[in-house]
Amino acid sequence: MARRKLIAGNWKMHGIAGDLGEITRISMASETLSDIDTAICVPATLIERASEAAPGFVIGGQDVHAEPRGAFTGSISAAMLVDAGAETVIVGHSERREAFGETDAQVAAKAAAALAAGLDVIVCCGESLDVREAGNALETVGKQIVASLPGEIPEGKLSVAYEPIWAIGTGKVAGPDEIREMHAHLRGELGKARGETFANETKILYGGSVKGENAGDILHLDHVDGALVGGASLTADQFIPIMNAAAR
Ligand SMILES: O=C[C@H](O)COP(=O)(O)O
Repeated sequence: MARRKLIAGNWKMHGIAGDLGEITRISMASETLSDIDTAICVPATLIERASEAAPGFVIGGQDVHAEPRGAFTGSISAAMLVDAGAETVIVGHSERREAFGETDAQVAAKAAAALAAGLDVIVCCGESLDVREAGNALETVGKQIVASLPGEIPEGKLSVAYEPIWAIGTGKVAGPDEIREMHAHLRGELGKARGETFANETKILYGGSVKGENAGDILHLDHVDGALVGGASLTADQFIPIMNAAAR
């Protein structure tokens, strides 16, 4: 089954209004690449202005609270993201799992809230170096992703991002065999948990030091349906070559 590739940028805690020109340029490039989907997940402060700067281009958030409203200082609800112009959101990034202690169940609840508000969702998973070196990566990440999925998932609204923690922002990229093996395993686990149709329609993105120079080698591996890009999504000059590699 042919799945459209998705190249999603994650600006993490980078970007102010003066950087929106990068999104305008990325958006213009995306209009010439009709066979792939593209999105940039910006800090919450930029969602509205990024949406206005790049009409028709998908802007996303980087986290969402599971509750619709309440006394949760500093948090943002799914409806707030939609109100600001977001169409997608990342949940369960390893930086949030590690720094904020987010559990699989909390990630699943966040994903459920986002889907209920009509957002697309990118659910992240990935193993630490210790887990990889102990030979437990497949089992650990397989269990993690299944436990991080919400109950109801409308067709085509959810993607998975496999991001080995040891490859994030380090310049180290998982090898082609490691990526292929993990993505195939995750698709198998999704199939066992949610059925073949769901597994076949769900995009599985790779994340971890993806750049223009290595994107072509990663993006056309079996079961790789796109990328979640951190550092190289911050400028159009670095991000557009990754988009081009996906479209080839
Ligand atoms: O969300 C993106 C990932 O954490 C990858 O980040 P990176 O491309 O800077 O390694």
